[in-house]
Amino acid sequence: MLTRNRGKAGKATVDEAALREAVAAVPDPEIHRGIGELEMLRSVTVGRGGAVHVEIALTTPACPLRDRLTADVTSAATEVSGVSSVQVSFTSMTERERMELAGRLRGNTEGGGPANALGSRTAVYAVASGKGGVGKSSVAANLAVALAASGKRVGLIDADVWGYSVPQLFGVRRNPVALKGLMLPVEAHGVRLMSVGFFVSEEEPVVWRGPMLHKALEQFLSDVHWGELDVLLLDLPPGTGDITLSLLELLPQAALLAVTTPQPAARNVASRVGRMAKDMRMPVAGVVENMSTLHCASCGEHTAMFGSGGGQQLADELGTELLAQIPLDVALREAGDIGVPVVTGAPLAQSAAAFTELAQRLPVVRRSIAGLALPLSVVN
Ligand SMILES: Nc1ncnc2c1ncn2[C@@H]1O[C@H](COP(=O)(O)OP(=O)(O)OP(=O)(O)O)[C@@H](O)[C@H]1O
Repeated sequence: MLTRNRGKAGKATVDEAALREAVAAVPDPEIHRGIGELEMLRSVTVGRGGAVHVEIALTTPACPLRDRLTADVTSAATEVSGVSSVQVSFTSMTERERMELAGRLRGNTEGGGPANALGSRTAVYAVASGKGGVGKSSVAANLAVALAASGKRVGLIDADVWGYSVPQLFGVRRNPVALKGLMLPVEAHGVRLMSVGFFVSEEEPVVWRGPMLHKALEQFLSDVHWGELDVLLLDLPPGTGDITLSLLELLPQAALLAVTTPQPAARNVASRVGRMAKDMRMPVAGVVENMSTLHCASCGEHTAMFGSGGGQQLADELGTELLAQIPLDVALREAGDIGVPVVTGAPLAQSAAAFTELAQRLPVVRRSIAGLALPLSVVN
């Protein structure tokens, strides 16, 4: 309920400095800093009877997050005593302002280089599988959502350049906002996302060749304003191809999270990924076994559709833990099809519970990057 200050004449009075402060602190949903600090707040005026008008300059006129900003600003302003109503209007930043903002945001990443931009406290996990179709992207997406739901600031790079699926899994159908060469990740279900899929139409095959892809992925690290992240997940392409290797070179602090099905054949292929990690001196965070068993809700029986034991065997081989066994679950498949991760769309589903547990068990594995050459240049 609102409490209101009453002046001598019995009229509500609004502390304008407090109001401005409250509105200025509202974070831009994509940049995660206060709109005051970002110089997006044009004006805050108080009219008769505590009617407030706020004008905000957006980074781009077609800003997809107007509604969220309107709701957040309205809620922050209404908390201030004496405010009776809030009207929010928008204008756009000038080219010069956009340029200055991009410059300030770049200046805020320590050193500007890709690996440095992530900050030393960011835990980086490369989600990898030996072969396609084992559910690596579903695991990466739902683990990201579960980590975000536990209060962590999470980014997800869809580096599966030919088989990108993050836009579909998160139901995102828009391009990221670009600010003079600096892209803002798209936020969905609490996770900051970047995917090659945001830049190509679904019908278009991705025909980029190695060096271009390497460049694109390098840009996902250096030219994306990730802000502060606790965790960054990388959905790698299946196998151990050049892209995987060069990406891991870009992120020397990444730990491997290997995904396999219980099938012996899948485990054999997945162990190649383990060998790659060893060759690259990558730490291993653990193994996730996906499509473990199918549970029949009416008879209670568990069927091992793809056999059993593959996850544990792989974990033993890599000298690591089997962190989770995600069941075969129709709810997970359906969630992927409608673009709402199962962890948010059907939190009571068995697979959702398994992902939440995985997020809790995920160990922080760090490799010291001291003494390792970062193969990247500083971006001006
Ligand atoms: N545990 C599960 N239960 C039911 N369906 C699943 C499960 N895991 C994944 N799937 C489904 O299997 C298909 C493949 O999953 P996904 O795209 O995540 O695999 P992937 O390993 O990333 O494949 P690729 O490497 O080819 O991109 C999807 O349709 C997904 O919905």
